[in-house]
Amino acid sequence: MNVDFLKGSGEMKLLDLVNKLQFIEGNDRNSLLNIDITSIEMDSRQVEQGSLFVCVKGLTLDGHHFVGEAIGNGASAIIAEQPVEADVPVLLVPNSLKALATLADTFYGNPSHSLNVVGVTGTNGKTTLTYLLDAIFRKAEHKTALIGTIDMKIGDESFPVQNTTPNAIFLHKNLKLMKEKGVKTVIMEVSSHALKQGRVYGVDFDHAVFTNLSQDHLDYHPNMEDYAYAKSLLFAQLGNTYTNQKKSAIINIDDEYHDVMLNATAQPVVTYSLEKPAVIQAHDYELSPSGLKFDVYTPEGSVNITTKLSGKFNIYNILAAMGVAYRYEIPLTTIQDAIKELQGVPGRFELVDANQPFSIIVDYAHTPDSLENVLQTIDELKEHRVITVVGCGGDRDRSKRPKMASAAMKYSDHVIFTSDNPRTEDPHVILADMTSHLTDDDGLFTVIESRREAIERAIHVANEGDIILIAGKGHETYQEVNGKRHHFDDREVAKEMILSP
Ligand SMILES: CC(=O)N[C@H]1[C@@H](OP(=O)(O)OP(=O)(O)OC[C@H]2O[C@@H](n3ccc(=O)[nH]c3=O)[C@H](O)[C@@H]2O)O[C@H](CO)[C@@H](O)[C@@H]1O[C@H](C)C(=O)N[C@@H](C)C(=O)N[C@H](CCC(=O)O)C(=O)O
Ligand SMILES: Nc1ncnc2c1ncn2[C@@H]1O[C@H](COP(=O)(O)OP(=O)(O)OP(=O)(O)O)[C@@H](O)[C@H]1O
Ligand SMILES: N[C@H](CCC[C@H](N)C(=O)O)C(=O)O
Ligand SMILES: [Mg+2]
Repeated sequence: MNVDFLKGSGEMKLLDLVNKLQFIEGNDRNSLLNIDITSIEMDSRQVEQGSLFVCVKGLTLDGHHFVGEAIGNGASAIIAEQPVEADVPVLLVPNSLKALATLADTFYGNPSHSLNVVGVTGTNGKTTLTYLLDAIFRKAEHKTALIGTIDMKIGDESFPVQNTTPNAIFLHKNLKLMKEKGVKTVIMEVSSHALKQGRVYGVDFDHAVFTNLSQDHLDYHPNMEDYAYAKSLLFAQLGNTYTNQKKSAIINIDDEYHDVMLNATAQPVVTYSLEKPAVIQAHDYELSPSGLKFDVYTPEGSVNITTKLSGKFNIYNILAAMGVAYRYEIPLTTIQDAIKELQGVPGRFELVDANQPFSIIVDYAHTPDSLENVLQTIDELKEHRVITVVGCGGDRDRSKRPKMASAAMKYSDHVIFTSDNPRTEDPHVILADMTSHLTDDDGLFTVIESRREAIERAIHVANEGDIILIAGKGHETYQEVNGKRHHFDDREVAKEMILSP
């Protein structure tokens, strides 16, 4: 992986850098005057001569234990939450994750203040919505950048990402790069993990979008309330800004958690809905194998939308995109054309075509709600049988496993349960969590641990006209087993199995 683009930029005096921080105690400020800082790091392994090392207490490790290594690698100063032994200045702060974000923002020159930044949060639909917004903004001739699950894009260049929402150092460094490259609008997915870990603290969002909330990540969040609260931090953050641009929260009022987001913000709200009166409201939708058609009423007039995206849930993603575009005063015809021309989103309802007599759909549904949604869509379109291949990721919310299995069983004629990314878990345990509540009365299912063999079996049993759904991994090009990522791409495997069975 080429990581040159991650390297630091410029230098700053420590005192100028830490001026915005609230210290508990530490060195006298004057003693910091002449220390040059060349980069900010939260990982001792990335520290170089002149770095400022910020100790972060993580979920598995504690950065405070790596101070020695950081100094060995050249750290000039340390930011910590508790006293550490060091022969360089140590500054104690109440919350080092927040301090890290403030420092990164300052070090990189507050890039978000002079960019349009749109943050998208919610359980499902974030990546899809960022692609829709990218298409609309490009049509309106904004140079865009995307940060999300699939990759980071700056204009047409793509960069690899480790997380859906990156840590604060990566984020502010790249916002600066985006600014230098002439980007006008940045569209980013904001995960609940990121919000809870302060990864986006200090980002000056112009607009924040809420898609929906349903069960996921209950390994990380103790309950749905905590999960919703984490999402609401994006809306609370909308007010803490430095610029006078008009801000807004774009909120799906059909979702039962919409109030949590509404109540968190002091900014104007643009509501969208398919069921209730709203600022952006859809009517009269038609689903067909080639996509969707519906009307949308907006304060600028009504418009007919045609899209290749399938499924009722994509109406919501489009309404959300229209809510943002409305705030940027993008003409309705531009929005309409951009949505019509968007070919699809990688790994989301993506068709695999190798001239086979049945359909294969690869989709990233990895929550009970998204799986149910995608299967309902297939159910509305199907004439023949539906065969679903699905697994659940390891080291993730255990309680969603039986629910995903039940959703698969409810809408499929045959389900093949298999592995997703087992990570550090035993795949057989994950499969047992998924299937132990099922009986033969629930329908036809098979358990095949190897994902390749499961896809092979689905193709083997499919008849002309059937639909195979391969769910859970979408665009992913790897399978993670015991901390190692092996190349694996559902789309490639399915094609291979058809072309050379
Ligand atoms: C569970 C989780 O969110 N973990 C994130 C967290 O890491 P962590 O708290 O586990 O870190 P740690 O390993 O305990 O280390 C603590 C500190 O010690 C430092 N350290 C560690 C080792 C060393 O030798 N030296 C050193 O300095 C580390 O750099 C870190 O600062 O902070 C890291 C930096 O921001 C993240 O990269 C990491 O994401 C991991 C890879 C992850 O898998 N996260 C997933 C769950 C996640 O965040 N997903 C969401 C999307 C979910 C969705 O799509 O719905 C996302 O935004 O990606
Ligand atoms: N608005 C929606 N409501 C419910 N399900 C959706 C919606 N949009 C997409 N989906 C389903 O969820 C899956 C994931 O969609 P997408 O990647 O856009 O969501 P995401 O929020 O980015 O997910 P992640 O949290 O993993 O980044 C899709 O493949 C589709 O099955
Ligand atoms: N961003 C999500 C993606 C899950 C995708 C699925 N393939 C899995 O591995 O569970 C997560 O890290 O929980
Ligand atoms: Mg995503």
